[in-house]
Amino acid sequence: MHVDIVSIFPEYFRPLELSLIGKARARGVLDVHLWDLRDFTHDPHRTVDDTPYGGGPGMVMRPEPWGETLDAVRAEAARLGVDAPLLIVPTPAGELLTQRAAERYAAEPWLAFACGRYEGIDERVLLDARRHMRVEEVSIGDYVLAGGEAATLVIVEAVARLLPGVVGNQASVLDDSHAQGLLEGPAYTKPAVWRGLEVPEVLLSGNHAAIARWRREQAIRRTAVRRPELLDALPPGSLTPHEEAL
Ligand SMILES: CN1CCC[C@H](Cn2ccc3ccc(-c4n[nH]c(N)c4C#N)cc32)C1
Repeated sequence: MHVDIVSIFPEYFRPLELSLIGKARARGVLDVHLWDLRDFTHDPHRTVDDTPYGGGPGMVMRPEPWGETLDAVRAEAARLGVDAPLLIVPTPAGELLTQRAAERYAAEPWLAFACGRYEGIDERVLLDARRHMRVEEVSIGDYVLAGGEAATLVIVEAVARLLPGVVGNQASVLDDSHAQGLLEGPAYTKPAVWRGLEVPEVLLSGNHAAIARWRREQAIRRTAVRRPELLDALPPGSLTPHEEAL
């Protein structure tokens, strides 16, 4: 997978050189290209923002640098044989990111991210981009960040870990929270007793069927308490009558 990230803070993405994503890049599973929006300005101050039409607080990102940068991104994709990269635009006004969306993005050969700052990007940038690319406005949660970079890091990580060979144990990806529509339950490791706290006995029993049953029940109970709406969203018949009663 090829990922293009446009930002005025390319150094924000140094974390993508670390850990599992850094290893995936080193192995060629993932290719990340950072684009500095200021490289596509033409004034001495490399200006990327201006005052909002209609007044109001803050500044809005100018359309011209964005248009030129996204043209360059698209040209690079075309040169490498990708006719329509998916442009993901993090915004608090976007559709909420879900594991299903991350799985859909993981199937794309090419993703581009537009990281806004200030009060956001001139709307015409997205309108123009939709003429040439698929564009999705995505939010990572109902809180306000200072820009799109942190959200892009979150989305890239959620997607990259789904790529084959990125996470050592692919089975753990399948059992993730949300992968099965449930929150994951508690996890334990040695020692069996720590500060007087014991590991649940079933986990030490070696009875794999009982362990699997216990883990699923823990996941259902935790989901029912913390995110009951996820249980309501499960496909009919997902829970046995016993599990429904938990
Ligand atoms: C006061 N203003 C309100 C509009 C947004 C301004 C900051 N900003 C500029 C670009 C930008 C991109 C994403 C996000 C963001 N915030 N929360 C999320 N879940 C996001 C996501 N994805 C925030 C952003 C601050």
